[in-house]
Formats: sequence, C-alpha cells, structure tokens
Amino acid sequence: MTGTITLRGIRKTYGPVTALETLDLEIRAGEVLGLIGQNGSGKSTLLRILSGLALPDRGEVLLDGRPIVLDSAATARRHGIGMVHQEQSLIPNLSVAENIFLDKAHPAKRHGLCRWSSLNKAARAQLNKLGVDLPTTVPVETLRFSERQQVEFAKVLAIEELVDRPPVILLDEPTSLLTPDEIRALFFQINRLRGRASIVFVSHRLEEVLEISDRVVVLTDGRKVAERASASVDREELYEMMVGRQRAPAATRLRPETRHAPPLLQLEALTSLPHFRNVTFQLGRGEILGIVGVLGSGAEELCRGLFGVLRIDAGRVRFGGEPLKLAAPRAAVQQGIGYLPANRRAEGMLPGRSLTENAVVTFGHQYDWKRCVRNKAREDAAALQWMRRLKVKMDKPSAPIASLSGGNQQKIVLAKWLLAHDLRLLLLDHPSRGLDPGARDELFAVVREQVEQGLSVIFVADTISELIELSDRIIVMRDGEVTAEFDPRSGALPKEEQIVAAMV
Ligand SMILES: Nc1ncnc2c1ncn2[C@@H]1O[C@H](COP(=O)(O)OP(=O)(O)OP(=O)(O)O)[C@@H](O)[C@H]1O
Repeated sequence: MTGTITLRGIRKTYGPVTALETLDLEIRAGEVLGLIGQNGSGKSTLLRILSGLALPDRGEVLLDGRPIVLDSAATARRHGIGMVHQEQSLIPNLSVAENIFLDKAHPAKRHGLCRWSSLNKAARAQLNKLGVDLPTTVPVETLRFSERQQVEFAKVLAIEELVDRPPVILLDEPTSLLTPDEIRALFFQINRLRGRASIVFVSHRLEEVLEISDRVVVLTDGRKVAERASASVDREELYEMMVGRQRAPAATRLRPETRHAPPLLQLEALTSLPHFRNVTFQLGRGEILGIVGVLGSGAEELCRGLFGVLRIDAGRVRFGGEPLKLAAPRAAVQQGIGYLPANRRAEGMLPGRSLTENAVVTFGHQYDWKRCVRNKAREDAAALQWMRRLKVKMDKPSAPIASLSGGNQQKIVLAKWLLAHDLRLLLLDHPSRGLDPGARDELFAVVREQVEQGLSVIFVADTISELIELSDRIIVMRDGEVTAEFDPRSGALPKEEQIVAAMV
C-alpha cells in the first residue's frame, strides 16, 4: 500500500534546546502508531513538523520514498496529513458542517451560491466514516467536548478526499478530557479507520496506547530509544523504557486503621448554583480526600468554589475552626489555600514570564533589607529547589515558561503552590493531566510527603485507579450533589466497580 511517511535524520532545536535529534521514524500506511515519551521528549515537536507547523533544522520527510517539504498546515493537508488538535481549532459559532469544510473547497458552492442541503449531506458523509451521528446544522459551541472532538476528527478525515492514498491523522493526547465511555467511542472510531488511514496516537496513558496501537515508539530527549509491536510489550516494560527505571508498586492509602484527624475544613450544605448544592463534608488535617464524578458532576466546580472563584449562594464553611467567607482567590491564598486548576495553561500561569517568576508568585519577593534590594538569588534558589525535585526539563530558570513542553509547564504551576508560605489546603483539579507516568508518580510522592507534614488535600482524579492510589477517603459527586462516600475507616475498602456505579 502506498502512503508511507518516513522521517530521516530529523533535528529540531529551539535556541540552545534540542527538541529532536537525528530522528528516524516510519509511519506505515494504514497502521496505528503509538508515540510515547517523558514530558519534554519531543512528541509535540514531532507532530508540529508532520503537520507543517514547524520546519526541521536538518533531515528530510519522505512520502513513499520521495522527499516532501511540509512548510504549512495547508501543504501538509495537500499531502494527506492532518492533526486533531487537543485544544480544539473549531469556530464556535459556525455549524458542524461549516467547520468540517472550513479549510477545504466548499463541496456545495456552485455559481457563487451555497447549497446548504448539499453541504450538510457532505458533512454527514464525513461523520459517517467515523460512525458518528451528530446534527450537522447546529453551532459547534452547543456540543459537548467529546462531540466537538468528533467534529474535529471528521474535519481532518475530510482530507481523504484530497489524496488517493490513506491519510495520516495525528492525535495529540485525544483521551485526556474524555470519560471512559467516550474513550471507548473514540477507540471504536479509530478501529473503524484502521487499515484505511495511518494514525499517530500520542498519549501518556500507557494502557490505552497498548490497546489501540499496532506499534509503539518511545522518545527520550528527542531520540527514538525503542520501537516495539504492541503485542510484544506490556505496560511495565513501556514504563521502564520511558522513565528509565522500574515502577515501584503503587500502595493505596485507603486503610481501615487510618485514624480520624482533627478537621481543617468543614462544609455544611455548601451551594453554588447551578454547579453544586448541599455539599457537606469534613476534611481532616493531613488527609487526602479524593472526589470523583463524570463531567458536570460539580467536583471541579467545588474546587473553584473553595478557592473563591465561583459565587457561593448558600451554606457554611469553617476553616481551622473559624468561619470562612469564600470571597475571592486572594483571600483564599491569604488563608493558606492553593488551587491547581485543570486548565493550567489558561488559568495557572503567567505566559510571558520566566519559570522562576511563575514559581515564586506565591512565595513573594525576597528582599535584602541591609542593601535595600530585591534578593533575586534567594528567590531563584527556592524556585530551583522545587524545579529540580519535580525534574522540570528546561534550559535555564530565566527561560520563559511558554518555552517549556506542556507537562513541564504544569510542574511549574505545581511548584508555585509548593513554594507558598503556610499552605494548609491544596485543591488539585486533575493534577496528573498531561504528565508522563514517571512525573505523575513523582507528583504523587511529593503530595504524600507534604501531607505527612500536615497539608490537607482535595483531589479531583483523572482515573479511578489514580483516585484509589492517592486518597485516604473518597466521595462521589453526581449532578452537583454528593451521592456516595467511601470511608475505609468504617469497614470495607471500596472497589472500582462500586465507585463507577455511584458515579453514573
Ligand atoms: N517554542 C519553543 N521554544 C523553546 N523551546 C521549545 C519550544 N517548543 C518546544 N521546546 C522544547 O523542546 C523540547 C521538546 O518539547 P515538546 O513540547 O516537543 O515535548 P513533549 O514530548 O511534547 O512534552 P509533553 O509531554 O510535556 O507535552 C522541550 O525541552 C521544550 O522545552
């Protein structure tokens, strides 16, 4: 079959940073290729080169043995390569059909007139390829995230009409915002295309990569360090190839013998409409409370409410025994409450500032009072200590945060809270999203360590296995209310199936 893309000797640098180094890679026609690697190993850079968003400094890209130059997204599309962006590239107020054909010749324009029925029919045909049934006339802003992702997928797949060979579709962490059912639906769509399109599937979730890919390639520091048929490796081997060490067995904190800690946070019928209502629970000092729920359950909004981002309509809060008014983030920070938002890029960082400046935001400026100057060395040293501990891959601490890979940016946002003075409660909203499995284990170790020293944590988990791994106690939210609590101190340890049953 024709349509094989070959990368030969690809090198890409950003100033002093080498993102990819003499990379050789083949994307075979019709295969699903899994691409994994630690944060900063060069995965996004590789996708950017393939989708025409960045040019390599050296090396060549070949299509069926002939060199091609991918100097823009449009050129890449003409060669049959398209990317389903994680941060979706759809225009919110245009319809599904208009979005699908936005960057292509309009299939329904004749003599300057637009025949909407033909456009909608053509869009339905694209969605059908994925086995997806969505209304084509509604604006995409009215759709759920997973539905918008399906539109984006169909839009990219429409490049099939431009080429006479299997298109190459690049999926950048496509499952990170999907529920388990939506992931099954996406895998169904990918399986439908298997053999008809080549798919590059980038993810940090190793089980998913193994399940969906025919072959897995591991990148480390911009180099390909392993390439395996998925059937011939398991999760533990992939972890070791990627992180460079074996994974320590995950020990759960859910233990019947855990003692009740004195309460730090007491919520009584806390309500913020339409997000959550009548939320009542206590959180002990040095306790990790895991909260889980499907999208729209109110778990994420509860964190926002506790940080003073959402208006509270009713209910009472006591913090350290005193009544607390959840008025604004500034007041929350003064009380010793930190919040790691799920959308860290948009809400958690100062994009134009350096790593150190971002990290010391909560630590505050340090002054040398004798010389009446700011003691930058002290700020840098404090920031650097956490950057090293979290293994941030960077050029230098004064580099702009925007120059880091996505996962490394997240580590800086976390470092900001670890540097805060007198932090008493940390709200972690999907903290492992975007982190590689090694970095995730590192993060959990840091959280456990801080909790040993008295920090209390509310943790909205990405997956149930993660929830069971890190929490001392679990509550489940559904439609804005707490629907179940699993407290190992009252006897039986919760099972994954029980938690899922309470969620839906
Ligand atoms: N625009 C840029 N300016 C400077 N350095 C950059 C830029 N883009 C990427 N880099 C650097 O290139 C390296 C590879 O980054 P890349 O984003 O490709 O990694 P990644 O494997 O996708 O990471 P993650 O899993 O965290 O998303 C990193 O060290 C990163 O800091």
